Amino acid sequence: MMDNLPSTPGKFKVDKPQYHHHHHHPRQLILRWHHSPLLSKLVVWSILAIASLLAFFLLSPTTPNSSSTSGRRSLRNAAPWGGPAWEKRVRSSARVRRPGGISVLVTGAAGFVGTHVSTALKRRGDGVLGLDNFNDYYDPSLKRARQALLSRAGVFVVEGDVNDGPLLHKLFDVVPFTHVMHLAAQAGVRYAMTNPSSYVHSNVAGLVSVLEAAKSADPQPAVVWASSSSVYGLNSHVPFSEVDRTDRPASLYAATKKAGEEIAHVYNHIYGLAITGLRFFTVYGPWGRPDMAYFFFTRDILCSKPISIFEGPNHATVARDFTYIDDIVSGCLASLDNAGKSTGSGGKKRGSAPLRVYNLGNTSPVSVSHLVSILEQLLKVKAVRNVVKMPRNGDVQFTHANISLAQRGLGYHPTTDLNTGLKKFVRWYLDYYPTSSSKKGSSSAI
Ligand SMILES: O=C(O)[C@H]1O[C@H](OP(=O)(O)OP(=O)(O)OC[C@H]2O[C@@H](n3ccc(=O)[nH]c3=O)[C@H](O)[C@@H]2O)[C@H](O)[C@@H](O)[C@H]1O
Repeated sequence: MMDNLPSTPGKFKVDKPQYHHHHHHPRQLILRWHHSPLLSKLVVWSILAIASLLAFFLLSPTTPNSSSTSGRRSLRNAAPWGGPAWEKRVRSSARVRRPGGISVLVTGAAGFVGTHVSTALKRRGDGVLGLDNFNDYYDPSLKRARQALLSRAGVFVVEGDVNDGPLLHKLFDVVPFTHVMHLAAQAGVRYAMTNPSSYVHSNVAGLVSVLEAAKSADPQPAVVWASSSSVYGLNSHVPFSEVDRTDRPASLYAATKKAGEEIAHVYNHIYGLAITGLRFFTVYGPWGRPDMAYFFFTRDILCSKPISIFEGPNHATVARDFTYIDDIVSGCLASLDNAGKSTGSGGKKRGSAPLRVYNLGNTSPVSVSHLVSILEQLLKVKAVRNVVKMPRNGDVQFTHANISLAQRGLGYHPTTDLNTGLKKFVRWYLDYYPTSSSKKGSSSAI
């Protein structure tokens, strides 16, 4: 199955922008040289040579920020953007409909967290514009279903890649966003060993692309973005606090998120961008990601497929500080509301701006084996358990968030325990995949 995944999954490159640059027509240049035919011929040939070279590089599928895979895709699947009707949809979606409201560009809007955050913002009257490349890291039909949900809520999702600089600049031209909620990323800890370059492309290059657009925008927005609990890596000081070491990542995924935190420092320092990084702790819930354990355990338990439960050395328990999506959404909205102001404009810094990192966890780790027991109860099906040694592919043995900084700075108070949250997830799952409980052996639903 992994073989079908592109090297940079679904990085749909969008058509070249449809706005026009005003270049001098070559004839204007040639006319100046009309008295010297040899010189004018030379000039014509050089211009033609330069133009064809330029055309080659601009149209080549291997231009920077795209892979050959995404380049090939772009010719087939490119979603056109631009034009008056498109701009109108963008403006309308981003329009603030409450006094004092904010206007937010949400990247990864058709993703799990992106969908929930976007609808929550829209519900309270903020302007929201989504951006998503609908890549096929996991079933894109789930992303399309989330997009339909967003559309009903009045959120327009532009189909495009965060690495598409011209598209980002166009969006900032059309809408003076007050905030960017940057959630687009290559997620998943273990998949980083299968497809390392997709992590660099989305989590490093993609983040830089978003920050470049944000720093150039006038007014500059404040940026809130998704880091990860995985940055704590081999840290053994519990619960994990923002002051703990994060220089020993255990996966390339974690390393790219940590790199993102350093990159955030640069853009804050040079350009005065207000930036908040959120270290999410294993977020779960309705409309979740099928690549996460609680999700595929549910699918596999329902069709009596054996599941692997990891254990550490000497049968040590593997545990996660599972955090329910609604609590994460509250933390995201509070982060936007407390993001502070960027001080620069048009790429110039005018003063210092806030740079923050917060843990958003639940503060009560639960073992994977207990997670499975809860699922068994809720699904009324016994799991076929295989306890296996945790493979060395990036996982850490446990996570546990200290959330006192977020409590103080954001008023963040998670309220959902794993039992309550999984109940809501299972209810959604059975509703979304209605045949899954009756159709034995069918894993094709996902
Ligand atoms: O907090 C984060 O920042 C990250 O959270 C999430 O990573 P993880 O905490 O690793 O979640 P997830 O894969 O669901 O595994 C859960 C547990 O099941 C164990 N696990 C997993 C697979 C399996 O077959 N068996 C098993 O025991 C496994 O060892 C683990 O203990 C996001 O996916 C990631 O994108 C990132 O955002």
